[in-house]
Amino acid sequence: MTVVITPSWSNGVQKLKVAPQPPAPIPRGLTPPVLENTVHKTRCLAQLRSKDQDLEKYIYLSQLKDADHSMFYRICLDHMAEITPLIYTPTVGDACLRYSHIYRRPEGLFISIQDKGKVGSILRNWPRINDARIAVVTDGSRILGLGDLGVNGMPISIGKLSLYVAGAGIRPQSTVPICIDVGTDNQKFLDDPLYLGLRQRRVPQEEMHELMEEFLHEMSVVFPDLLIQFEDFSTDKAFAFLSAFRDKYPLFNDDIQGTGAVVLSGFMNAAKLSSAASGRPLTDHRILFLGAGSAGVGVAQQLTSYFKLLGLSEEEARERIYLVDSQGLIYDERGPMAEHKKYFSRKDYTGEPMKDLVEIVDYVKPTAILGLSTIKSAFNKAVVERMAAHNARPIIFPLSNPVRLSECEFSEAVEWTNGKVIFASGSPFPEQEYEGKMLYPGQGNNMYVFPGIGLGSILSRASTITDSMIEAASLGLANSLTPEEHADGLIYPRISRIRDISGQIALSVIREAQKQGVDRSTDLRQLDDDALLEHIKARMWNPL
Ligand SMILES: NC(=O)C1=CN([C@@H]2O[C@H](COP(=O)(O)OP(=O)(O)OC[C@H]3O[C@@H](n4cnc5c(N)ncnc54)[C@H](OP(=O)(O)O)[C@@H]3O)[C@@H](O)[C@H]2O)C=CC1
Ligand SMILES: CC(=O)C(=O)O
Ligand SMILES: [Mg+2]
Repeated sequence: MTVVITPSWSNGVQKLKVAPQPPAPIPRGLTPPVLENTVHKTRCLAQLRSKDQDLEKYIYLSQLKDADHSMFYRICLDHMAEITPLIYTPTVGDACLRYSHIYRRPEGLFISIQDKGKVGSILRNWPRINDARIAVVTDGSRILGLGDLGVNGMPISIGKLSLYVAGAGIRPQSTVPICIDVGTDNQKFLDDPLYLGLRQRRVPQEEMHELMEEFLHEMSVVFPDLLIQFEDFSTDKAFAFLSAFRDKYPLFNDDIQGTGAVVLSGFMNAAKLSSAASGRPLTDHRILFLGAGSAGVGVAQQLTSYFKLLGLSEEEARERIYLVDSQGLIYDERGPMAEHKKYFSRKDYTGEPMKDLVEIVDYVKPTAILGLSTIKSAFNKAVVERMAAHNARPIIFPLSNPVRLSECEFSEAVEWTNGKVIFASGSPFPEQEYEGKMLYPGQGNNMYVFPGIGLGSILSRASTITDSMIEAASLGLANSLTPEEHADGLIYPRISRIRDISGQIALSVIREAQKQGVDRSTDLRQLDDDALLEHIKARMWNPL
């Protein structure tokens, strides 16, 4: 057993007692006579699987992580495909919605607007300051596609960090989940007597910005070796904070950049399959996005690299991408629009607003349709059938999370395209048998890349996270498929290989950081690729 933290409370002040690492052996007599690790793993798995509800399984796993984090991560690593949906999307979405009701114990750091002016002193309460290497920070303003969940967004930071540990071997004690509480506009939560956050509406943007400036400055003072991942900030803040702070501190936005990287990678592999079936040149793809928020625009920006890597100009790349938001196709003549939509706004369409997705598909004739809209079933039978009519193998990526907000299900896409679809979704779907052949859905989720981006950035001690480091992560992922995975028609590697994949991505990220001169562990420059990969793997934490 590895009990790391025991919270205790006195006068409303939380005190954390930190147990030594590695944990002292438990004195004889305080555990049953026979508690053997392998058998205990079987016991834990049986307890987990005996629960009917995924949220119950989530709660069980949270408690296991608290009581015996080594066993928790052993189970994660050995059963990645089974456990990931329980500690991450889709179940983490339910855990967030229910957080104030299922809450058992404190985990992570809570910074509130009431701490403005004294954020540094709050950060110094963290019990493992010297170990801290990676923080996932949310303000709960757009959790998955579930909207403003306020402080109930904390499980998303916790879940992402569990994947950093499981997926890339970041030490558990080096992770810092953070939730910034500046209120919530979710009336249901404000009315909920059990709600754990500040009972007030969100503060104005300027006040939030001032808090973020103080928070990030103090973070850099208290945690000088820390990388920050911004997570699930609503789109306006996601873009504003990334551009305001990315040159000052080592940070990246997972929804804009991580999602961009993972989708670029899957798209590169999908486009090859699609072009092989149609005979269409790789440069001839046209990509239609439903959703133009932080994720949609972030992915669209990253996908311009697909075309540029094939030798097209920036303008030629941009021409091949179309965005649709809640008002329909985005084009200049439609009128004023949010800043982040302008780059992809069409200049070549001047007619009446085009809102119907089938009509838009017939107008654009995309080879790929990507959903980041939070609109369940937006890719309905008519839309998918039109995609199949225009393409020998249509690329259909319903990327919204959690699973109940997916733009379409894998089984539907298979049926409506007669098994021709090349598919990736944000949350997992089961494989399908079609005409005697097994078809596998991809999971186009940033979970494939952020652990490796984090590991590479931490090991190289990158002072900033550049666009080319993100692109390198994407190419590292795209090139990580085995011949068997290619033969099975996959566009992403199997998640059970996440440690290998993260190692490869970390290597690509470190090399790019070195090229850009933003690495501070310059000794790694002397290692050749084999030696660097060995160095990366040797640094990965492993459960017992
Ligand atoms: N697979 C992955 O790894 C990831 C998936 N996501 C998912 O992406 C989704 C979107 O996230 P994010 O971009 O931050 O959210 P936003 O809410 O900022 O963006 C949603 C976008 O969808 C548009 N939209 C809403 N309703 C409709 C409609 N009826 N028809 C067409 N478009 C519509 C909105 O239009 P308007 O601008 O007009 O309001 C907006 O552009 C979430 O479900 C999230 O879970 C996010 C990150 C990673
Ligand atoms: C996966 C993720 O980051 C999201 O849905 O927001
Ligand atoms: Mg996210």
